[in-house]
Amino acid sequence: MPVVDIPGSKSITARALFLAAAADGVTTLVRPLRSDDTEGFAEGLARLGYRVGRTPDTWQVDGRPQGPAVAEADVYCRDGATTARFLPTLAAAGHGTYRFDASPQMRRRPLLPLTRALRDLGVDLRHEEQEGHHPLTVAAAGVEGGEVTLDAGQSSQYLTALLLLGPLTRTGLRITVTDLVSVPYVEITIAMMRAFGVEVRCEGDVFVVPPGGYGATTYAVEPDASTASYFFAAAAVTGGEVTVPGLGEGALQGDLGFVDVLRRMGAEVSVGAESTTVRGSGELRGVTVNMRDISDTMPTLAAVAPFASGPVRIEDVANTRVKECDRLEACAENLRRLGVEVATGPDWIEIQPGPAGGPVGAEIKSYGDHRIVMSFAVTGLRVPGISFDDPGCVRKTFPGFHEEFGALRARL
Ligand SMILES: O=C(O)C1=C[C@@H](OP(=O)(O)O)[C@@H](O)[C@H](O)C1
Ligand SMILES: C=C(OP(=O)(O)O)C(=O)O
Repeated sequence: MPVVDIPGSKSITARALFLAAAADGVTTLVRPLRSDDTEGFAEGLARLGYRVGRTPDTWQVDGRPQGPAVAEADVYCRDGATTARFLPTLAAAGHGTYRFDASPQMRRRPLLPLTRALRDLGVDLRHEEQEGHHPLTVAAAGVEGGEVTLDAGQSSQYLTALLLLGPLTRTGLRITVTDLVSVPYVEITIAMMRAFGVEVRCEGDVFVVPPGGYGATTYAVEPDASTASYFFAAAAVTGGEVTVPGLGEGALQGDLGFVDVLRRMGAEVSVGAESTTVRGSGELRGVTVNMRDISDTMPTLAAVAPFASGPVRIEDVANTRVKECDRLEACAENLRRLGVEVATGPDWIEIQPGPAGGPVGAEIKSYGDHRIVMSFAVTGLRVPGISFDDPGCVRKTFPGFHEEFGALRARL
């Protein structure tokens, strides 16, 4: 029975780094994710003058409630949207001039609703080239706080950034949200703020964050539930069994809910106190599923859909078009390369069962998107001849993916 150790959660590591940097005292992160996104986040903090000490299994951050230690900095956020959206928000609470740039892929991704909200709170934030995109400069002079309205219908990360900022303002924040996707990520933020001593109050669409700052702590990072989806899916399509320790009933991450989709399709799933196990039953049924809450696992489901006995329709995932690539079209194009019939709409994708004789091997176009590669690696468990134009882009969240997945394949 393969037991797979999944690396730490990207989302939890990014939040823990922000909270640790903002807290009063020294925070220790236990088993943080070591990948391009989180190393980019840590490097960004170092550029802003925070001390980040790293050993393979623990990272230590000296918190600075007063903000960055340097008056000027140039920060490169790589491909990471958490870095590119959370760090300018952290910097806004300090005093100095901070410039943030990002990779071409991340430069294309939006952040205008967050920019607008920060400006409404009095932050002097300028985009250098295109309004609502990197590069940008924050001329920071602390944030007073107050009321602000936010549209987080494109990304919950805008709301997370403002929630994290709240305790660093002088009077706290009252955030009214007009639309919101990826709600479980906001729940992760609120739970982690609590671990650093701050209680957010939710009154319907209004989030109330008190001032007063964060306290340092020791924080253990859960395994990444989105990454685990490839390993659970592997069990479902091969009829094998995979257990992931560290992700059980109390897990913070909504993406663990992907196993419920596999269960609906026919896999046997057991979520225990400390671990989750998926066993393929030899049967996969078609399904219609709303993935608004767990859209990072949309490509995982799309990539296993051709093995289902009926159509798989995934709905309410418009914002997957503004991720590392347009994921709806990237999934559709790659499925068509395998001979699978697919249709897409503004916020949905529908995939027909594989062609008679099964999908055919082809080169997968990665679009520099780690999730496209990891998802179609699952398809490759049953379809010979699948290759990738850019296998290395998995470094964003899981540099060792191909080795680990290869090892699992041999054991299934
Ligand atoms: O807050 C976070 O850590 C994340 C939120 C989600 O983004 P959206 O809110 O943009 O859907 C998710 O897709 C991303 O991988 C990580
Ligand atoms: C969308 C993703 O990443 P981010 O938005 O954090 O760059 C992802 O990891 O699938």
